Amino acid sequence: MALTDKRIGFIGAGAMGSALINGLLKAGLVTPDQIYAADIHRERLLAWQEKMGIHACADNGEAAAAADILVLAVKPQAMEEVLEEIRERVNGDKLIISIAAGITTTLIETFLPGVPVIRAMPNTPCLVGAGATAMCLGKYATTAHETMAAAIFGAVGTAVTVKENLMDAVTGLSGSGPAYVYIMLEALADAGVRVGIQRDIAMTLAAQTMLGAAKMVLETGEHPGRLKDMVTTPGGTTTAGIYALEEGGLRVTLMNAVMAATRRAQEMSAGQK
Ligand SMILES: NC(=O)C1=CN([C@@H]2O[C@H](COP(=O)(O)OP(=O)(O)OC[C@H]3O[C@@H](n4cnc5c(N)ncnc54)[C@H](O)[C@@H]3O)[C@@H](O)[C@H]2O)C=CC1
Ligand SMILES: O=C(O)[C@@H]1CCC=N1
Repeated sequence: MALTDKRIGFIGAGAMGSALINGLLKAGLVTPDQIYAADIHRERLLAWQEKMGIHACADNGEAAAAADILVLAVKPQAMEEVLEEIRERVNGDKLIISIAAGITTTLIETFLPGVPVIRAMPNTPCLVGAGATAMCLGKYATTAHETMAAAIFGAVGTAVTVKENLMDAVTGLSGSGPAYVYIMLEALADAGVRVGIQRDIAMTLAAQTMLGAAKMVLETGEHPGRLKDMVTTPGGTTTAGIYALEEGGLRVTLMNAVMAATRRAQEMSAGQK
């Protein structure tokens, strides 16, 4: 979907806000002059304006007033203050997209009555066009709004729509997920070094192996268990490695990580800071 006539505002241009801005520009979905960003970290914002040609807004209200689509990308703890600041500048003609973990559409609608809201959970690989985003619709969001949000997140990766009661779960899985993968990657590279491979080569091989394995699942549609069996020669090396992984409880450790992050998102949704 073309967003050529839309102005996209960002409140918060930190790790995730800037990953989205950069990803959208790289994808060519919008041009820099369509982006209106506000951030209390003024110096960094001005440096962005200089480097990329986006509009650096003087405050959040200016970004809210300028934007047709306003992405809220501040920490959950700052959200109520930001909503209070922008409430007079937002009406039902705008689309609000919040990416904050644990902030419900109902909370946003309480501050912005009657305004279309989409709650999304992207992840940092949006920066390189390989993000995974799940989103849900607030009470006043229509399928036209969903199409706009899907165009934004689809331009920087894969986007799916889920029911809001699954948003904390997707936060625990794909929102936080890149961090789990980086830890696995770092460990694999360390292991490569441990068995005598130069670090840069070990990192390249480990990262490409992860990318390739993930692509195999996405592109062949095969069950990962079957793809694992294809790697595993009877009495060979892989089965020795897998035995060690199972002894170390890798599967249950990963499941515990997703469950712990989901519980934390649930606590945040329930208002615990
Ligand atoms: N980092 C990640 O992987 C993901 C983060 N998120 C969500 O994105 C949101 C932002 O997270 P990060 O980018 O990681 O945090 P961050 O701390 O890197 O960025 C937040 C930005 O908001 C700015 N800011 C703080 N208070 C502000 C205010 N009152 N008005 C305007 N700007 C303000 C900060 O200066 C900072 O640049 C959070 O709600 C988080 O739950 C969602 C998906 C993934
Ligand atoms: O750690 C966090 O709370 C955010 C939400 C998902 C990824 N980062």
